[in-house]
Amino acid sequence: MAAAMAAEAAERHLGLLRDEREAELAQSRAWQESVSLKELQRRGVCLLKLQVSSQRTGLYGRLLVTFQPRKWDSDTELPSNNFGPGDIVGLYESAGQGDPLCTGVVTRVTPKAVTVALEEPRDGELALDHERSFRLLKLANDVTYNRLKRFCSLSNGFGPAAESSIDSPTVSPEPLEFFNASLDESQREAVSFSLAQRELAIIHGPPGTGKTTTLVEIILQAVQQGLKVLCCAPSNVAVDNLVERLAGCRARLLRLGHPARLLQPIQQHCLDAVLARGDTAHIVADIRRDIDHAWAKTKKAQDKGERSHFLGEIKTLRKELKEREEAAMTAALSQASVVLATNTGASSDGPLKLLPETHFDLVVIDECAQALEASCWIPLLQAPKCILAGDHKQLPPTIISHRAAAEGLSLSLMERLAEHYAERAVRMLTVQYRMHRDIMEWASSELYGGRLSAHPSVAQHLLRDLPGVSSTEETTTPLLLIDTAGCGLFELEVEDEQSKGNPGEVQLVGMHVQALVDAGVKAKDIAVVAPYNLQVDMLRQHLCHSHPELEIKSVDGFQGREKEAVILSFVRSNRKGEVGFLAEERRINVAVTRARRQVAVVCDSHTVGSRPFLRRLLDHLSQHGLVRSAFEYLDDLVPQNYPGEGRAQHQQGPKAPGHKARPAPAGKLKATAAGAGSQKPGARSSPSAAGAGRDGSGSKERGDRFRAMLVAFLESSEVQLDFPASLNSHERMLVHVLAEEYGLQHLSSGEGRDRYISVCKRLPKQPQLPSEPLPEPPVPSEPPLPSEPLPEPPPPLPSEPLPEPHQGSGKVDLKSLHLERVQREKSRREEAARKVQEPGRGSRKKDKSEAKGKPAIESVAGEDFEALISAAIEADRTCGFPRCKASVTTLGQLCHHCQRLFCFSHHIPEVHGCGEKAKAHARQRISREGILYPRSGSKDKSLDPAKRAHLQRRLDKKLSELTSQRKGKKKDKEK
Ligand SMILES: Nc1ncnc2c1ncn2[C@@H]1O[C@H](COP(=O)(O)OP(=O)(O)OP(=O)(O)O)[C@@H](O)[C@H]1O
Ligand SMILES: [Zn+2]
Ligand SMILES: [Zn+2]
Repeated sequence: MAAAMAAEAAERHLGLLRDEREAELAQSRAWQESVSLKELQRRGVCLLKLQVSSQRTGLYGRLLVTFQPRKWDSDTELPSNNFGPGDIVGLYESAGQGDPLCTGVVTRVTPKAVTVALEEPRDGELALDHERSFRLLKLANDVTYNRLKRFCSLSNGFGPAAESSIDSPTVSPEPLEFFNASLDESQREAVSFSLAQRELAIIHGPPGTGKTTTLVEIILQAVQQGLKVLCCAPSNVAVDNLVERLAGCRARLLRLGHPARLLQPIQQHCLDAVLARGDTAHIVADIRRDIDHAWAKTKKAQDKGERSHFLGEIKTLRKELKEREEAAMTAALSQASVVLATNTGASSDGPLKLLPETHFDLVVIDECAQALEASCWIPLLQAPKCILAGDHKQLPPTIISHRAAAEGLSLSLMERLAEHYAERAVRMLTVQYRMHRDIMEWASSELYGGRLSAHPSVAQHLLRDLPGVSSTEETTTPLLLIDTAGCGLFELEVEDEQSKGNPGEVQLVGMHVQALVDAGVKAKDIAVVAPYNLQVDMLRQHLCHSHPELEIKSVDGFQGREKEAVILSFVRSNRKGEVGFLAEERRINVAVTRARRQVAVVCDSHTVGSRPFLRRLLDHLSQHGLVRSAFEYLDDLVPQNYPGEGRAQHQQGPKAPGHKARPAPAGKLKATAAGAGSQKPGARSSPSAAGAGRDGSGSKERGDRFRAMLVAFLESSEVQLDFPASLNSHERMLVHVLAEEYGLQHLSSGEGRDRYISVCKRLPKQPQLPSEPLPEPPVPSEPPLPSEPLPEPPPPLPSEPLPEPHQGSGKVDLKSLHLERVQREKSRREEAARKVQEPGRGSRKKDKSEAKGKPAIESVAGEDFEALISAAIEADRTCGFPRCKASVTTLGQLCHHCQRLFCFSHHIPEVHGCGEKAKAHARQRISREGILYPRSGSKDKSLDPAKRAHLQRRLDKKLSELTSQRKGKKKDKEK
């Protein structure tokens, strides 16, 4: 019965694996077909123009070939890439197409060279001479797939630790003597329990609770009991981590496979290193040398006969080599008390085939919650007892195929068993050694049943306690929320769920990083983490130069790590309240729990708070931490983007033409939180602010009070209202939000504790406006230009196509206001028309023919002209992105490539058409982390720079045509 079920499970898994495999293959095929080799190299999966720098014979008689960039003088480095030990690669001739010459496994990567163990180079056929040029391409990992597949079809008898014996430990738990005396109670319990269990124990280790510390103790105890332990984890990094932690102890270790880290303490335990120290090492080395000589001779061989003689010799030598090596390996394996490998590396078609089936007594799998279930079966089959460790409340294994994920391929063995057996097999570690209590509390109550506690050594630690860090508002709070709600810092509109970005949040993150660094926090102690790869790319682009040591990663890429300060950018900000990736609770858990002393969350509480789970996180942040509105940062942001202009430029264009011209430097109001009396900004004695509680209950009252103050101010003749510096952060945020609601300008001035908010009425900034407003011309339904006289064309515009972004906000007058309105009407119509006609450039021609019947040039030109003029004026104050109407007067971003101003949604070069230029600047942002962002290099569909330039030229031409035309008209009129 059980066996049948397991067989069924294996069958099902096999199907899912096939799906996953196909998705993976399709992905790499798609890359190869749609993407140029250069682009593949840029993405780190291809290395072009390599030459052989050396070759020798390695383990199993395999040919180890080292490649370096062609034309290397000893200093040429490889382009940044994602190649790592264990990767399967294809070797191609540079000129060649189609199938690879052969495949192989990467054994070593240095900045200057990559070494590959070539698989079965067809004897003699592969002439790897130094003159030829090659390329290497990462292939989907066939070996792993084939191993899993074979395993699945073999393992139909497998049931994880038969149920009956789960809760009947054989060994009565004797009091243990612990190697590590400082284990906490929950760790000791986990160790004793795991050793006592007969078949299965699960150690649930929430973030920072010393899961690895506990496993190390278990392994050492097991070794002391004389057990043979196989120790696995899904990734090379996780295996290396265990090797590193065990290396200091006395147990005999043996690391199989290709370690990801090339550190000495790890290398010395590798099979190769162990063999090199062994007795047969000399003999083996001799044989290898002989093989290499024979190879050299085959190359020089004169005729076929001589050649085949040497090839035969090589064959014999290889056979001998193999026998000697296997004998040495068997010895090394059986002498080791702990063998470590990745799950798939523990496959019985690898070195472990040399051991008898009953060799191991215990299998330990770390990071089990991140392993595919099927990959766990490989080591699990090798011993009668297993201990699984991990945290299924963090992210599960990455699955590319959605169907496979949906059908349970992403459900880990750990999660399944932990839920099934619960207390009968699971022990949870409950003391965490990482986070400040306030950071931990949220995760504990949301995901760990409120069972976590913070060890006293970390419970209260703050950034300001780090050496060299001064006490500021930023360094004394463990929790900070920078809320962009109401600030209009929306996410970029891209279809793709993988790549969402939010430029406004990029800026805010940058400012918070700067604040921390200014306070003395080292950049290397800060991580910036975002759930979306596009945002990660944008953050890197923005921050890498100024803070090279800052780590910027996706949430998924930061799992298992920690930093003193972590800044999270949640990205999502939209009217629909869509949160995408953020809905995965485990992702948010991982994100938040990376932080030791502070977690700062930059997000739009409006969008993000639409999910109860996220809402509760925001509530926790505001109840226990510091809350700021992004408005508090935004006024710092503007001057930086308006070279040569200061804060005086914050005004919007005139809204009401009837307004008095002068921004009278008249009365400044001082407000107190109580709304009465006048107080210096900077005074910290306002009783109401001091008394304001943290709870939300008072916030509505306060809101109402601020609202009343603002209304009174609006009705008064005052132009400025200062709020006292004594407002707390929440109150400051309220003021910002309310001021924005009332269309008032609001900015903070002063430093640190003396920072206060001033609110001003927005005034037309041009003192030279006509003092009598012109009667507003009615909005014509069919713009009558050019028959309707314009008193004067806006002087510099027509001759000068599009004004420089940051000159001339002074060119605005009433007429342009009118034109603007007309233009808005028109562009609405045009956009509607364009939507119908898109795609196709030919549509413009059609326009013209349709326009037939109207007084030819006049109407067309007129329409165009008005639109163009207005566009030119608008361009000054609205985003430079076609069709975007967002104002850039207060929140513009200057693109350094095209020198135009854009709104937050469009200032990214890739978005508005400067992608190529920006790319040239940003080669270095391709990560070396082995994570490939499948979409980071994708084409920007929205705008093609060439097309844009073309349109620009047309616009220029039209403008000058029309200018001369109008000049003519005007003269006619004047006659
Ligand atoms: N009993 C203990 N006493 C003091 N410090 C401890 C104890 N147990 C663990 N730590 C510390 O907590 C930190 C995390 O330990 P460890 O690496 O074992 O945790 P982990 O749970 O494996 O981490 P991760 O969350 O990355 O999986 C380490 O700095 C370790 O020194
Ligand atoms: Zn640009
Ligand atoms: Zn825009």
